[in-house]
Amino acid sequence: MAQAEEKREENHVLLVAFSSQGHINPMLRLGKRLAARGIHVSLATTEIVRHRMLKSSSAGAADHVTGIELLFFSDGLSLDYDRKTNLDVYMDILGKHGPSNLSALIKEHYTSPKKLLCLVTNPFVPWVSDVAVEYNIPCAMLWIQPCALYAIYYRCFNKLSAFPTLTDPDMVVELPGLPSMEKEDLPSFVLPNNPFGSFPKLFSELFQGMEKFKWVLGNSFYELEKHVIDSICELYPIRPIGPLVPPTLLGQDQELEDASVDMWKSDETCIEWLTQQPPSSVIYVSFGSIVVLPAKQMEAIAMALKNVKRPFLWVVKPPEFPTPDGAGQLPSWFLEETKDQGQVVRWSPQTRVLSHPAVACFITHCGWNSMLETICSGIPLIAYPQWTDQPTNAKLIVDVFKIGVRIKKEADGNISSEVIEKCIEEVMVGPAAEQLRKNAMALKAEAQKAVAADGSSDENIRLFVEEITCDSCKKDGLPNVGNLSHEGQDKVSDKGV
Ligand SMILES: O=c1ccn([C@@H]2O[C@H](COP(=O)(O)OP(=O)(O)O)[C@@H](O)[C@H]2O)c(=O)[nH]1
Ligand SMILES: O=C(/C=C/c1ccccc1)O[C@@H]1O[C@H](CO)[C@@H](O)[C@H](O)[C@H]1O
Repeated sequence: MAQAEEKREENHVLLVAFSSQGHINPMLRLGKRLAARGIHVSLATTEIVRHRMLKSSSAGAADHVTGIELLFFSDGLSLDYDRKTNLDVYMDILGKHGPSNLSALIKEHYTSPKKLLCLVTNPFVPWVSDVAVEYNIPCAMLWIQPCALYAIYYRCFNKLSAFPTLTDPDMVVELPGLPSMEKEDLPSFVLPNNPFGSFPKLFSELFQGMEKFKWVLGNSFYELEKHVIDSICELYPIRPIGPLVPPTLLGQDQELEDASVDMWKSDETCIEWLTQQPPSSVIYVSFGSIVVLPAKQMEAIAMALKNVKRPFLWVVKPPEFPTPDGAGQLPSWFLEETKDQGQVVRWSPQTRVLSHPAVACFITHCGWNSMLETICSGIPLIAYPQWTDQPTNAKLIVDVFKIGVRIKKEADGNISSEVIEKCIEEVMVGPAAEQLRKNAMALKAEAQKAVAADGSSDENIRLFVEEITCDSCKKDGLPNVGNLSHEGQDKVSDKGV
């Protein structure tokens, strides 16, 4: 036991993630890249994750993911509490109980916590940096959305730029390194009508106290977001180290195992079905793990899929708790009327679906993990964003990455099936569609280059490992330098911001 503990503390990094699959998996993949450079890695998250992992698989334990040890602490709520519907209460209780429960976990598992090289946290659990201070351990943040979102929030919550207000809700926002943004392009948490008070509070504290983080790493790559990454480098730099997606999507060794957790059991039969479809023919539709679409919007999508008469694969994840009037459910006529045209599953093996040659395009809510997986698969997107970062991600897809189109809402906030049908034709037929596919393939190649040996992301990981393991850096404290793998940020390291 004493020997195991000694090993755990030697060259060890502890990752701490919020409980959602889209937050844990990029952290685990970062862990895998650190482990490949000789670092011992554990990941701590809340008990609800262990519960979901055990429910989704036949395995009797949830203690390791490809060499990364998993540790769990309580968020202060019972396992059957509906966290999604009571978001503000959840974030509040997590913020109150998380720090002491994580601190107790560290005490229990590490005899000398001070020896930990670093704690790495993500944005929804920013209080991890206070636990790091308690134990005198350096702290890094893995930013799990586009670097654009990091720059927007940094400027908004430090009041460096003007954003919409109740008196001027329609103002256009102009920020360095980004296109002009209207209110429908901005993250929902910065808008005056955002109903979730916990997030502006959390982000204000986070972005006004960034000095607690010695490093900010980003799940993105320099070549994808260079203008906005350069634009923030003199304020508080972010070092892109992604895309943190399965190795198979990055053209890496097919034998390399992915580091990820599955909170829902995926239906593998859709892969057999895809294999029977013509190349580049299938419309893949999914809105991720959290979004539940109102019945009217489900109806519009169903009608559009039926009318375009193309094969489709639609993920309809049953809501975990009861929803109002048919939200998240298929219209009653749909399965019968499209039975020879497509498949509906409750949860798909998404990364295998996106890289399948039969898939032509993806109608998506624009969660950042889904977007990165699509970029790495080289296919175009149809954006239907809902909340948080998704509207801005949609703006990036259309106006910056130029790999897709966006479903425009009607004045009453609904969508029409005709508009969806038009979007499908736009990404599948004609010269504009061909250009989108070309752009998507070019970004896929850039993503592979970034993570390959000596690529921009690989170099940033190397630098991070060098800095967390370097004794004199630990003692003297590190300057917060940006991405040193390209010229734009060299001046930052000279100044030692
Ligand atoms: O049927 C599905 C739908 C989604 N995902 C995975 O769930 C994650 C969703 O993360 P994202 O950030 O896109 O959205 P969120 O679900 O967090 O809103 C991605 O890694 C997807 O590959 C999946 O495996 N199967
Ligand atoms: O994964 C989430 C979690 C949101 C959540 C769930 C329950 C209670 C509070 C919050 O959000 C997704 O994260 C992705 C990465 O940050 C992001 O790109 C997606 O848009 C979010 O849906």
